Amino acid sequence: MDQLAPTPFSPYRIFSADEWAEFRADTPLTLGAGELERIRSMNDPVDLDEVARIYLALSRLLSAHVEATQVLFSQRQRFLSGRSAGHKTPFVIGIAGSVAVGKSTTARLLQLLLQRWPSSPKVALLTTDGFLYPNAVLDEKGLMRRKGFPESYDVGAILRFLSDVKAGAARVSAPVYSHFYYDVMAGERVVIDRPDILIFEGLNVLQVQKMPPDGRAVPFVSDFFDYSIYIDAEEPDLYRWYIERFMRLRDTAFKQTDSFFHRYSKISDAEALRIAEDLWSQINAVNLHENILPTRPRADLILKKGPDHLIEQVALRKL
Ligand SMILES: Nc1ncnc2c1ncn2[C@@H]1O[C@H](COP(=O)(O)OP(=O)(O)O)[C@@H](O)[C@H]1O
Ligand SMILES: CC(C)(COP(=O)(O)O)[C@@H](O)C(=O)NCCC(=O)O
Repeated sequence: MDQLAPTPFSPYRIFSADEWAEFRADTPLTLGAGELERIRSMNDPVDLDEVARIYLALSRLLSAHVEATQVLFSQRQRFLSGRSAGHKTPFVIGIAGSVAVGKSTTARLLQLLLQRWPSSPKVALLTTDGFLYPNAVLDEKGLMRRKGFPESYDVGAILRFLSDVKAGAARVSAPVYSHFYYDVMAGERVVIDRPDILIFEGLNVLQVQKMPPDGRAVPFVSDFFDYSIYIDAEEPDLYRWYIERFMRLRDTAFKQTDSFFHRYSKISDAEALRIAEDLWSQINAVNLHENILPTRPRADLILKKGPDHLIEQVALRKL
């Protein structure tokens, strides 16, 4: 797809990055270069200018949604129990987009910015890859080359997790995935303990489940979201970012002997390139077309990146 194009019936209002930057208003830039450096993924050039241009306005918008939801919650509590009681439920933000689009950096950046707002000091972040089936299960089901496709996730476990979090439960735990080991970490769990905001990031978060043959309604992961963001980029850019990252990982993570991809640090550049191209074109690009891009119109906000990874356009849902 080219630039996000406004059409007469589009549910989105589209802003250039400069137009969008004006919504920052008086939101101060309190993030330091060191902090940004720590959360930036390899190959993602996000800098403080980009934070000021795009992310401060976004954190202001999200914080307004959080505050409005909190007011609504306490009003509703008064109706339900005659007094203000019960646990405030976390505001859940879903972040979707292709492999290698930079979801992790955006999610970590929003976490840092949102926790500076007085209404949301506690912001938790979780990625959906923990809910992938372990390699042993994927292998048994013949799904090792379908990692990231809907059938490779335990969607029931995602729904149970989000339902507990949204019900205001304390200490809800989730499994953990390691890109380094390319597998779910047996016995490792991360605990989410009643945050003000939960950022839930993964390529599958806006996907809908197939209706069972008996016509029963099935819940979607996004039923638990208060706000959703899709990070978008042109496919040739995604491809290039994926390949560049893979080639750089050969000089870093893959060099360690216990990395799942260690063998790829020892082969020739040409052979490594062939493998990265295969992973992209046979798995990630197919998943992008079949299962990720079709969910873009479900997002409340779309961040469209240009070839340099910087955001060029913002589409905000108006209806
Ligand atoms: N094989 C790998 N080894 C180590 N880290 C990786 C590997 N593949 C991806 N990563 C890191 O994992 C994170 C998630 O990557 P990915 O799932 O492609 O999503 P995104 O690029 O949208 O954040 C990124 O920070 C990336 O740098
Ligand atoms: C684990 C992933 C499905 C990504 O999930 P994400 O964190 O982007 O939601 C992906 O990184 C992956 O492993 N894809 C399979 C092909 C490959 O090795 O790139």
